[in-house]
Amino acid sequence: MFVSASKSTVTPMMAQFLEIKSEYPDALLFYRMGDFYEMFFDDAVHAAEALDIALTKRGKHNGDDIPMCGVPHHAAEGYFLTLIRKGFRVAVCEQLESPEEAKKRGYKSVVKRGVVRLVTPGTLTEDSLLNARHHNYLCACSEVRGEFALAWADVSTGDFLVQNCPRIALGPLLARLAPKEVLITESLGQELREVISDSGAAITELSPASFDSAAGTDRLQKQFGVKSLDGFGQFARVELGALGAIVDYLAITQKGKLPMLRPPIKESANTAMQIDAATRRNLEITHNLSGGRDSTLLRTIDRTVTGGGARLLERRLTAPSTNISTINERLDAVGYFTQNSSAKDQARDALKQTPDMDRALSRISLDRAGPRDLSAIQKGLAQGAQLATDLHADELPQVLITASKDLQGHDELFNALGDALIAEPPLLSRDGGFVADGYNDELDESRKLRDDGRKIISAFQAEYSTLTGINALKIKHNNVLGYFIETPATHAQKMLSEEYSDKFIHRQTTANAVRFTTVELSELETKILNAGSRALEIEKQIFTQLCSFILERSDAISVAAKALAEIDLSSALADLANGDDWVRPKLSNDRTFNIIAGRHPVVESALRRDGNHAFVANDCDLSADGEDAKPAWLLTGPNMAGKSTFLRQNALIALLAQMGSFVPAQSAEIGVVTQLFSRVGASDDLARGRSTFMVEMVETAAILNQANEGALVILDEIGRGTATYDGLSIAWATLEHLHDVNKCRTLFATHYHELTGLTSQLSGLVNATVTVREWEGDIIFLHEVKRGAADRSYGVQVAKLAGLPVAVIERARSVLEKLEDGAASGGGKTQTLLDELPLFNANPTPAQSAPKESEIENALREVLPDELTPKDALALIYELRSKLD
Ligand SMILES: Nc1ncnc2c1ncn2[C@@H]1O[C@H](COP(=O)(O)OP(=O)(O)OP(=O)(O)O)[C@@H](O)[C@H]1O
Repeated sequence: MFVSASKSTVTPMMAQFLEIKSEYPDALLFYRMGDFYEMFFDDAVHAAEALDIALTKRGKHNGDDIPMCGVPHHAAEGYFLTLIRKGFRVAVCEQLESPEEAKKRGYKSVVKRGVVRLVTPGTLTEDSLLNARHHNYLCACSEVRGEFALAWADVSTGDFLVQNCPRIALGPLLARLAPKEVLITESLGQELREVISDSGAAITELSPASFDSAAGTDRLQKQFGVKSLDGFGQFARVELGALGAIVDYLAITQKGKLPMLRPPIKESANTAMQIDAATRRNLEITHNLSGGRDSTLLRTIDRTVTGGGARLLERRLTAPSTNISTINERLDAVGYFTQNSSAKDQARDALKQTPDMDRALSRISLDRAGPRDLSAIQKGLAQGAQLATDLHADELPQVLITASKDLQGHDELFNALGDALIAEPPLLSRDGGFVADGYNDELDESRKLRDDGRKIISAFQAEYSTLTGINALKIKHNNVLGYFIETPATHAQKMLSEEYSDKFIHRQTTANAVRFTTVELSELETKILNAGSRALEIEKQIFTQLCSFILERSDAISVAAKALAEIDLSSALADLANGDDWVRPKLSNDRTFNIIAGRHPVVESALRRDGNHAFVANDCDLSADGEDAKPAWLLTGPNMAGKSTFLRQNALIALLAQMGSFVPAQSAEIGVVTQLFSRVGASDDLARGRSTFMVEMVETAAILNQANEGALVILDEIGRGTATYDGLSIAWATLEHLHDVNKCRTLFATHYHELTGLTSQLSGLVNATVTVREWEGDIIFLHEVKRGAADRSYGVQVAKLAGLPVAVIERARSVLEKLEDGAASGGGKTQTLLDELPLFNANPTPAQSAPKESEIENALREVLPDELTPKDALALIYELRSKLD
């Protein structure tokens, strides 16, 4: 219930609050009052609940209590974070003058206030509000006559990109970026709400004017201080609209203080492997199925030691390249470090000490920096220069040559910062104390005066005493005169004589003393009094100068930060490859896919961590070119045998290879995969009101409609969400379509054993199975993938392992036997089965549940040990042994 400011009962302060609030109806207004931010009315009610703080009252409005709550301003950042996470936006309203200044304007004047910043999920820059290892993207989506573009920026690092993409590719792109906030017009918002919400982003609607391409061009030209954008590339109208909306929104939220953005980069849609949202979810690349980050591919392979390196890894892993030379250049860098372990360890040790220059730079550009940000730039550049000198090998790969070049030539900047700053500066510039001694004479003098004021006064006293020969001369201080020289009245005549009157200026005579001042004493006094604030002022000036000095060189600093990230990532991937025995993949432009002894990185590391059995490596050859090629594998095998693991490991190996990493295999030859699809017999999507089966079919449709010859498709138990025959038919038809029409490399796991017969009709299809061994009614998983079809599902045995009651297991066995008999004799009608199977018996007879004796046990039972000769015994052992084979 927000009320207008025009009511007569409104106090001047409340009138001011309501006026400002009316401009920010969608945000919680943090209204600064002294050391607190106060919230009123509905804002207070919502904030108190979200922050779990006390809700109180302050005065009345139109006869009603005004709800109020508040947070101390120094702790505000933590509260911002909680509110942002809970989906709020915050308008930060500061006092723009001091209460004294307000009073000068009139007794009743209210301190001037204004909103200095809107805190939104996509525009955060504070370290405490951001995760150093992940990007924080703000996106804008625009549309011009059916053409779409998505622009994205990370305000905390300055990255700024745009991609022109068809409507259908928006979802996958959003899934890749996982933005925190998406800007959109109201009308487009209606159409895209679902796909945006799927990415987990908050939606912010802006007016169409924000997306106007001509206005966007203007804004971009202003932002980058250029007369034409041609130098950055050729942008379509729809792209300019999206880029312009981001700049406009930043101006709105940062109140005109534009953050540093790098010139926009146009990304083409086909430079990265296309991976849609469902595939990302299913392969658990950056998030697991429950939305967390544990047990994901990213978490498992991340050995980077800097924030920049971790963000680069995330960028590469979410958008693996399709360009062989790019991939090979990256692999060369990883390869260099795998072969030069000491260079790798040295680089990683150095990188551990390197601060996050990207984020420091962004705060400097927004005037939100502290001395530590300046120091971060200094240390980052100095460390970088050292790292570049250490990487001096003659045969450095191109990526590292470029990185090392980008890290050199910053001496002027880091020396200047090094001279100016103390080694461990404080967080805030407010209290000073970060500029090094000896950097600025006036600052040194001010500090000396401030700190040594008393010493200097006593030196003056000694000097005057010697000069006048009056031992009793003292320098004292009171509030009326400030510092003054006092001699006993007995010396009045001498002090007032012509000899001294030029120097000692008479101020006061009392009953016992005469008081004087000198020009130098009053100057010193002013200096002492002002020294503290002067020292602060000089430090602030120096801070501002250093910030401008840095910003003038921001391009070079960003390039250096990227170089550090590149070295971090290459050496981290090399560390992983050396430690976990990964190999360099061979990439080609054909449709090869030949993995020898591949492993699933996440499952393998979990097995190792838990001290379980070793991971069983498996081959996979889906190579699609050539006459005998078998690009499609139909995988059957018992539950729990490792089908899903095998399917996913091959997708992950392709993904890792194309992001420029070594892979968990003995060897891997991969023809570039342009699209990756992975689906598992679906789970419910209740939030969207779709049934299990519906989700499964929507996702399968997406694959069949989109997959081309460059795709790698992984389908796990498609069709399981409906009645057996419907499911089987759909799986059947899907497999045929993939084989005949999509013609892509395919791994298809199923429990429908009927499908194994398809190999006689589909020349590119081969049967494969994950082996198990049956041992006395139990099942042993071997996890080996071999050519051939599984004979059965062993579902009942797996159910036994899961601890289903013995009675249920036995009953299931007898139903299964009848079903199988029925199927074999072409019958299997339910009614016949019902007739043949007596009703479920909760207490099966012991005979039913007792395990059958094996042939060996039977033979042993017949043996009478006392009557055996040694020769017979030996013969018996041979006989029993032969029964095992
Ligand atoms: N190659 C392997 N080496 C060692 N252990 C493995 C291997 N593959 C799978 N496993 C183990 O077996 C478990 C089950 O594997 P997975 O889920 O892939 O089986 P599945 O055949 O897909 O089962 P279901 O048909 O029931 O979905 C895994 O969690 C893992 O612990």
